[in-house]
Amino acid sequence: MAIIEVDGLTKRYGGRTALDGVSFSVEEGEIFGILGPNGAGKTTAVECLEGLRRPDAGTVRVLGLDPQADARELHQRIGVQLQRTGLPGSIRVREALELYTSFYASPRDPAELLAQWGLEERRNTRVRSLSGGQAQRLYIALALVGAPRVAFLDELTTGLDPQARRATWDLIRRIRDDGVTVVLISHFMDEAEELCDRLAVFDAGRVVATGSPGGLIEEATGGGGRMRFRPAGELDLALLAGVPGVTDVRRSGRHVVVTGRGDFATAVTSVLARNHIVVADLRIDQRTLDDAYLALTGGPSPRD
Ligand SMILES: Nc1ncnc2c1ncn2[C@@H]1O[C@H](COP(=O)(O)OP(=O)(O)OP(=O)(O)O)[C@@H](O)[C@H]1O
Repeated sequence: MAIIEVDGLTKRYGGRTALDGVSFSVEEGEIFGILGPNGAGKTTAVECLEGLRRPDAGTVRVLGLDPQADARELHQRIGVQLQRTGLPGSIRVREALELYTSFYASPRDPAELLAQWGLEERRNTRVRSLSGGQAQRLYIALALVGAPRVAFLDELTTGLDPQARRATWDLIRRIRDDGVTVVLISHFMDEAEELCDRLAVFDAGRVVATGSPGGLIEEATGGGGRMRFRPAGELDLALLAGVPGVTDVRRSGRHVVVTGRGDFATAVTSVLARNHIVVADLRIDQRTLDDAYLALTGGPSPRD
């Protein structure tokens, strides 16, 4: 069931068109990514969903509600992640959570959120003294205080080290597993590929593609990739040329390089195994969301 429906959404700032007839839908229970280069309209679109901006044209429904006409009801049912600068640095973790509970008719218990998000030991710490990862967990916890059915999370892992990023990904999956639909704005292709069930790629105020990461990779690049290995004994290249999905086979010194589409690598591996050909130095470079993004927007991914 679609929990968010956007149809023909258009938004102008003066003479500048920020969104030009954007349509997409988000299914209940998924992690939905909104991707695109700077200025593509991602924030504007999410602000229209949150009821913070009034569309010039088109319709938006979140949980069946009109974010403009039903703003009060909607705000009780969605969670919006605060930007880093949104809290005074002197407020303590527990106080911030308690303050947020006052915004909702049926809030969650702050003590339970502290425990769930590993912030119990930091309950009396001032926000300004939290580490990047702890602050991130607090911002997520604050977005969940109202027990929302949809959570909007923006640029979650910017500035976090690789370990904290991975920990944050696990937390986002936990939110989804608890039954909350997650809308995630991200600049990171690896993050979107890893986390999102589906995503929409924005470019210059339009949606240029929607689908699962795997589906978009397949659609935009043909999928597949390249595998390179060194056969231990004799290998007749004709054996691999006929494997489904393989588009090219060639030698490169002592190595063999196979290019293909879709799941060609699995097919090649099983042909090699069936013919008892042992390989060394095996390397497989699959196409990634980065490649799809490049093909869709005509530019490198934003953080390259
Ligand atoms: N308040 C505003 N007034 C005028 N123009 C705006 C305003 N907010 C955004 N814009 C313009 O609208 C376009 C879309 O901006 P938006 O912030 O939605 O893009 P974005 O994809 O979120 O970008 P970023 O990744 O940089 O956050 C941009 O050209 C931007 O300059």
